[in-house]
Amino acid sequence: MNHIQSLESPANALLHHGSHSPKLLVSVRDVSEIEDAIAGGADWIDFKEPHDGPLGAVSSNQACQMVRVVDSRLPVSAALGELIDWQSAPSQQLLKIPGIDVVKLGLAGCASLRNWESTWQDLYQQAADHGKQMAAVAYADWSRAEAPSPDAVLEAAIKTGASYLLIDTWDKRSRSTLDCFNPEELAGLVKHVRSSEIRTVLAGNLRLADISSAVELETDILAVRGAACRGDRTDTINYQAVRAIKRAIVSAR
Ligand SMILES: O=C[C@H](O)COP(=O)(O)O
Repeated sequence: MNHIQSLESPANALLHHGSHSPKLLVSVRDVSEIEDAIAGGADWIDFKEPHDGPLGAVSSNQACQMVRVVDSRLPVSAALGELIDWQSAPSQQLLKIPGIDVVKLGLAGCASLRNWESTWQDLYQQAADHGKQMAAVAYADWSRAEAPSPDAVLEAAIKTGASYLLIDTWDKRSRSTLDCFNPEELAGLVKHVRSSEIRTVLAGNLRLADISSAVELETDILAVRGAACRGDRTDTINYQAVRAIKRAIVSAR
């Protein structure tokens, strides 16, 4: 276990209860969506602007308000965008906001960059300096995203000591993560992550009908945005949609 994982944090406390049922993370874009997500059964709140790509960041003003509304009831993570944009990204401000426990940054466009690993490690250090845990992001459609392969991201996550590995889709228009892998391949990846003492977060266009297959993979967290909305992922979070997903998780145990 790395030093960041060993810290007592709301995120760690949530996952230390010995249950095999994955926790439900719901991505919200502003304060107006938080109560619906929590009332529907979210175990974890994620800050993300769905209009700005798969890992679009909310503004720091929004994030401060959102942290106040969550008010330590649940662990909080925040999307910070993509590593290739990091040097000039306004989302750097989110690292300074107390109440955000975990941050995640995508690696789209990094496959051909020689130094992505060292830049990513610098970011990891910055996050750790601000008391945040880091989620490495493996894109299920990595070739389309021109991102490093999930195996390469996992290797970097192990070396760096990342606390979580999020498996997500870069292209939100079509395939789910479950469509991007063959089932054995995905199960093998999840097993490898788990054996590396990194927590797994499974996301990527997961629909209600995907939940029972997703639960079988025994990840720590299932993460959704689109399936928790009234319409598509840019629409608003809907309490009933969140509740249906939560029920599907519980009944799939
Ligand atoms: O962190 C996970 C994402 O918010 C999942 O978004 P999605 O369900 O729209 O693919």
